Amino acid sequence: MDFSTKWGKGQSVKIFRKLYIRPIVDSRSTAKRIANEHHLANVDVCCVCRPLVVSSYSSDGMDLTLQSLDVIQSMGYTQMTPVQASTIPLFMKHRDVVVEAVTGSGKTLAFVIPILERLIRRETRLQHDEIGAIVPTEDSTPFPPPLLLVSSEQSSPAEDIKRFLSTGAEIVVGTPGRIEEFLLGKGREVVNVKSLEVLVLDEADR
Ligand SMILES: Nc1ncnc2c1ncn2[C@@H]1O[C@H](COP(=O)(O)OP(=O)(O)OP(=O)(O)O)[C@@H](O)[C@H]1O
Repeated sequence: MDFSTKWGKGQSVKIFRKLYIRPIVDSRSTAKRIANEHHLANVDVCCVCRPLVVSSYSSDGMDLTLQSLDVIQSMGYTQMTPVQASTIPLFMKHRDVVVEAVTGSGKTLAFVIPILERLIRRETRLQHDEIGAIVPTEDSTPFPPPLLLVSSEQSSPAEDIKRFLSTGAEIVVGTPGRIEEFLLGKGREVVNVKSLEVLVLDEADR
């Protein structure tokens, strides 16, 4: 498999078996600009693109567990959107990705699915290369991860920390300032930043 996203000049690029994407890159591209401005080495940059072949979530190489596929199916989705097809394989390879795609293109699930997958694998103690060994039973339905919302409308930083200590949290969602305060401010004494596995900066161009 070739997950290369090095763009040619308007040529289609093979990124995933039958999936070819034709880049539409221009010099104003936000994703490219963010990566360049911050000298992000080893980061995959996915700009607006469209696949020539639409893939399903269960395509070869996606490596999603049956539990994840069940969740996606229960939402009624069968085919990945182009941005999901372009980025989920990269996230599954633990790559750092900067992505730009039009509004409503399905970016949220593009990063939520790999996070969900990570949590499910942790619950089932699966390693990346052990995917073939999974045999889900009724008992192995994923445990819903505790989610903590930190926002100035909902709570104070001290309350965030109190809730974190009482309930725990696998996923923390908040505005950048509040997240920074939670991780590096008052929360510093109780939250181990080194244990942070995934950081998503949504709407990073705003
Ligand atoms: N594979 C799919 N098939 C059909 N609909 C989908 C799929 N994935 C996501 N959607 C739906 O498409 C809509 C837009 O998705 P989403 O909000 O993630 O877009 P977005 O790219 O994050 O937009 P924005 O830039 O405005 O945040 C949502 O209603 C979502 O549920």
